[in-house]
Parts: sequence; structure tokens; C-alpha cells
Amino acid sequence: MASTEELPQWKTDLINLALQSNILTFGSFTLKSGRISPYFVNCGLFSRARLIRAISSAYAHTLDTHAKDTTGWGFDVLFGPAYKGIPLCATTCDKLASLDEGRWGEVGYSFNRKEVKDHGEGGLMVGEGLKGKRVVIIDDVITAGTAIKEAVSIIEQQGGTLVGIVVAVDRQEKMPAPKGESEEGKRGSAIGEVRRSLGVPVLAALTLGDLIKGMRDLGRGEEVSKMEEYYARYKPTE
Ligand SMILES: O=P(O)(O)OC[C@H]1O[C@H](OP(=O)(O)OP(=O)(O)O)[C@H](O)[C@@H]1O
Ligand SMILES: O=C(O)c1cc(=O)[nH]c(=O)[nH]1
Repeated sequence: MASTEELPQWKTDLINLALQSNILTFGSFTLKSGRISPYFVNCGLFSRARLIRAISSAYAHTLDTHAKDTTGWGFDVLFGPAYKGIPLCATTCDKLASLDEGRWGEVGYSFNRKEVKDHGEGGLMVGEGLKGKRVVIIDDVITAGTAIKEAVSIIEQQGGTLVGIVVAVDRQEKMPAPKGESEEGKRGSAIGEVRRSLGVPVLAALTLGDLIKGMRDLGRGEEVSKMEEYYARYKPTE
């Protein structure tokens, strides 16, 4: 995955921040999909003021730019699936209002509980109601797309309409193999499948390609080789 195109400064800064804070790490990691990856993005570690400010700004800019470039596209609520989506939806809402209060000042946020609460106000959902609303899912990482499908089903149950998805990192991997089939076969990308099946834009602040480029610019050849090997193994057909 060789790219000669320069990364915009904000992407370079975000990658450097992720590296310095161990949000982007290298080793051997078992993913939700069961794949073993030589790199991992732990968005749970955007847990200090300047880090959460950086990632929420990246989400807000990605959404704001897409809205400005796409006539008629907008949203009412950011839905952050529990648990990692929770601080992301709240802080990105705040950043959107700072960016353009006239346009985004009334955007709401919403998240689910993993267990239904049976006392007090009760229920599964916290924050803005989704019924009749245009909803964007905000999540950390897309690998095989399973977590996103779970979030879509919650939005449908709550009567919302999904209009988009935004993630911090698109790992640019192929879809998982159907049960009983080998991982080795050719398949399209998880993000492409989500786009096609749901018919909504899927935006990412960073892609694996960006991470590779950022690491190459830092002279981290060993990590670049491992990421490229992994990419070659799980590379989608399109
Ligand atoms: O595209 P996928 O193959 O679904 O993988 C990506 C998802 O996997 C992880 O979630 P996990 O369920 O491990 O939960 P967490 O948010 O509690 O870490 C990660 O946070 C993503 O949301
Ligand atoms: O696929 C996953 O499970 C996954 C990958 C990754 O880079 N980060 C994460 O939190 N989960």
C-alpha cells in the first residue's frame, strides 16, 4: 500500500498523538473478528483532556466537511454504541457546536446501555430519543463490521433513521468469512459492504493507509512491513 500523497497536517498530528499515548500500538492482538493483528488502535485511551479533544475534533471536522460537501445531508443525533462510543458521541457533539453553532447547536447525542435498567427511568437508551430522527453512528474502529451491525439494529428498534457512520479508523479489511469457510477467500471490504447494505456514507478520520504512511514518514520501517503484510492477508477485493 504505497502512497506518495502527503498526509494533511491534522492526520499526521493525530497519528503522532496516538503513537505517543499508546493508542496505536504494535505486538500481537486478537481482534473481535478472531483475526490476529500486529497493530491495534485502543480508542479507550483517548482518556485525557488533550487526547479526547483531538479525537472529537477529528470526528467533528470529518462530519462537518461531509455535510458541507453533500447537499441535503445532515443529522439530528449522534449515536455512540456502549461502551467506547459513549464519550465519543458526547464530546463530538460539543465540538460540532464549537465549530458551527448555527448549524450544529441542536444536534443531540444518545447511547445504549449494555443491560436494560429496571429501576428509576429504566430502559436501554440514554440521551436524546431516536424516534423520527436522522442518526449518525459514531464508533472507534471498523474491522469486520459486526459492531456496526449491532448498532444499526438498536437504531431501527428505537425508530431512528440511519443516515451515516463515522469511525476513527477504517482498518481496510475484507469482510469476515461466512461460517465454515476459510478466511483466505476473496471478499469485498467490511466498510464497502456496510455502505452497500445500508446505503449510507461511512466516513473515517484515518485509514490503515494513513497509518502506514504516517509510520513510514516517521522512519518506522519494521512496523510498516508488519502492517503491509497484514494488509496483504486481509486486503479486500475493492
Ligand atoms: O468491525 P468489528 O469486527 O465489529 O470490530 C471492531 C469493533 O470491535 C471492538 O469492539 P468490542 O466489541 O471489542 O468492544 P469495546 O467497544 O467494548 O472494546 C472495537 O471497539 C470496534 O467497535
Ligand atoms: O477489530 C477489533 O476488535 C479492534 C481492532 C482495533 O484496532 N481496535 C479495537 O479496539 N478493536
